[in-house]
Amino acid sequence: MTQRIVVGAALIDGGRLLAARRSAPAELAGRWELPGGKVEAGESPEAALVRELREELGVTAEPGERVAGQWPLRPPFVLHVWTARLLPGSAAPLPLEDHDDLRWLTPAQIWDVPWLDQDVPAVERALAHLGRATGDGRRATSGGTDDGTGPG
Ligand SMILES: Nc1nc2c([nH]c(=O)n2[C@H]2C[C@H](O)[C@@H](COP(=O)(O)OP(=O)(O)OP(=O)(O)O)O2)c(=O)[nH]1
Repeated sequence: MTQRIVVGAALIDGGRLLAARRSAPAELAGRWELPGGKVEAGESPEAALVRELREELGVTAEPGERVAGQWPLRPPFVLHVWTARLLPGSAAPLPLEDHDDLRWLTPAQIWDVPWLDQDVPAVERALAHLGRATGDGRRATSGGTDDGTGPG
């Protein structure tokens, strides 16, 4: 069977990772995941990531680096993860679709939510990017009056 890629975003802002609680389907509802979704035919994973984040969270984001690895989901799906960041001027994320709660988690809080089992190894890998993306927890880029805490 041909694998189909589900892209997950390790959306990082101010040294925190965004976790999203699924509202459907019933067997996944209440568990936490990386926002994202299925890559459509003819679409790049990065484009799918940007599209899904816009649809699900109402944000304008850009993909960063691929988080090494791939994690099997219900066949034929396989999870690939990219870091992502909010572009300046983006709205703060809202649970518009597929989710009923969002949380920005510091590294110390990362295991405070019940992630989907299949996401745990991906989140472990994404954690390594948290410090890297934002240095000491402030934005790597200078943002004028931006105090580095970002939305949320
Ligand atoms: N987005 C996302 N989906 C995940 C993760 N872990 C995991 O098992 N999944 C599963 C849930 C779904 O069965 C599938 C992704 O489907 P989705 O419902 O998010 O994708 P989509 O927005 O493209 O959905 P649709 O067009 O089929 O309605 O992968 C994860 O971290 N992020």
